[in-house]
Amino acid sequence: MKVTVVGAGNVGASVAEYCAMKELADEVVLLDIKEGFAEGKAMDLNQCATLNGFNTKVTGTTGDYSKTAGSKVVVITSGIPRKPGMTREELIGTNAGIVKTVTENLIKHSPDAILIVISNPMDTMTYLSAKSSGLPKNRVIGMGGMLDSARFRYRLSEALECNPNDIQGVVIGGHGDTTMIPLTRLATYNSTPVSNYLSEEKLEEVAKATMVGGATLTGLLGTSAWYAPGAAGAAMVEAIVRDQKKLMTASVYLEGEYGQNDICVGVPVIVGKDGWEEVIDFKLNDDEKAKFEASAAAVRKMNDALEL
Ligand SMILES: NC(=O)c1ccc[n+]([C@@H]2O[C@H](COP(=O)([O-])OP(=O)(O)OC[C@H]3O[C@@H](n4cnc5c(N)ncnc54)[C@H](O)[C@@H]3O)[C@@H](O)[C@H]2O)c1
Ligand SMILES: O=C(O)C[C@H](O)C(=O)O
Repeated sequence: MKVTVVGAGNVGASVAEYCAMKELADEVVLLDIKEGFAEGKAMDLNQCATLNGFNTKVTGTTGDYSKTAGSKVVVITSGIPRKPGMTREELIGTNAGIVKTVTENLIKHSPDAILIVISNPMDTMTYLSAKSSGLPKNRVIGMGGMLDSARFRYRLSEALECNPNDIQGVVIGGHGDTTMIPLTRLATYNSTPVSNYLSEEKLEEVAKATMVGGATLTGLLGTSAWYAPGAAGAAMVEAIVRDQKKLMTASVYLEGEYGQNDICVGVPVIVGKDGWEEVIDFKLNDDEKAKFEASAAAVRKMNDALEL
């Protein structure tokens, strides 16, 4: 079984590394347009096989899509990342053309694949991929909410001074500095509401830090993050190839769910071998519903800039 990752940069190489380490496929194909870059990353990763004890083979290619043929899952990370001070939305001018071309090339060689879109602005790039691939809606999934939820859980664990794995918490809405919605009301510490332990002010602070999590890292790194994005991408690959039926937040094409139509935006979904299989209704309260509507409106405005 084959998994392809397009874009062998920071995020793509990280997805490939986690996929190999977890042996999620027999072969992981890395494709990039920069001459020799994917081949070099593949060689470096293959030389980890004996050190980390995995049997997945990594193949690198400069733009040869025939090597990606028959992939079960493809992960799209190609495109530019933001620099400090930029928003993700500012990347649309460059990344829309890249994501559209890449999607079309991938589908020619892997018509049965499930697409995971990571390139930013992710919700709009997922919508573009869904439209330009013509694939059934369940086979196009945007990765953002899993990363944002992981950051939310980590920030909560810092505030509670506890193990992050004891925290459950979900972020829905758009994957943008102002559009994501950390669902503080529903977050728990081993099944007990986090509001039992943290003040309103502290919870507000955690939510705000979560929302600008990507911008904070970009400020520190000079480019955007890759370890947690790579791990989140690989977790979605794993849910598909191992048919885990996991509840994950992902940007998917909505037809009435959460009151939205003709848009890809982050909602809780079950992910398994067929892609995203079902949207789960979290029964938002009025305040959360209003935030979700505002978030979807902002994503929709960005989608309007696309030439479909
Ligand atoms: N959705 C998320 O949660 C999330 C998280 C992190 C990064 N991102 C986004 O992922 C994208 C990649 O980030 P990065 O840090 O890996 O950037 P990067 O610059 O390290 O890597 C991007 C790679 O894409 C390649 N590329 C460009 N055009 C291509 C094409 N047409 N075909 C194949 N490859 C092509 C580049 O050569 C480069 O190697 C950015 O848009 C970034 O904003 C999203
Ligand atoms: O912040 C970014 O631009 C990259 C990514 O979307 C992230 O959240 O890390």
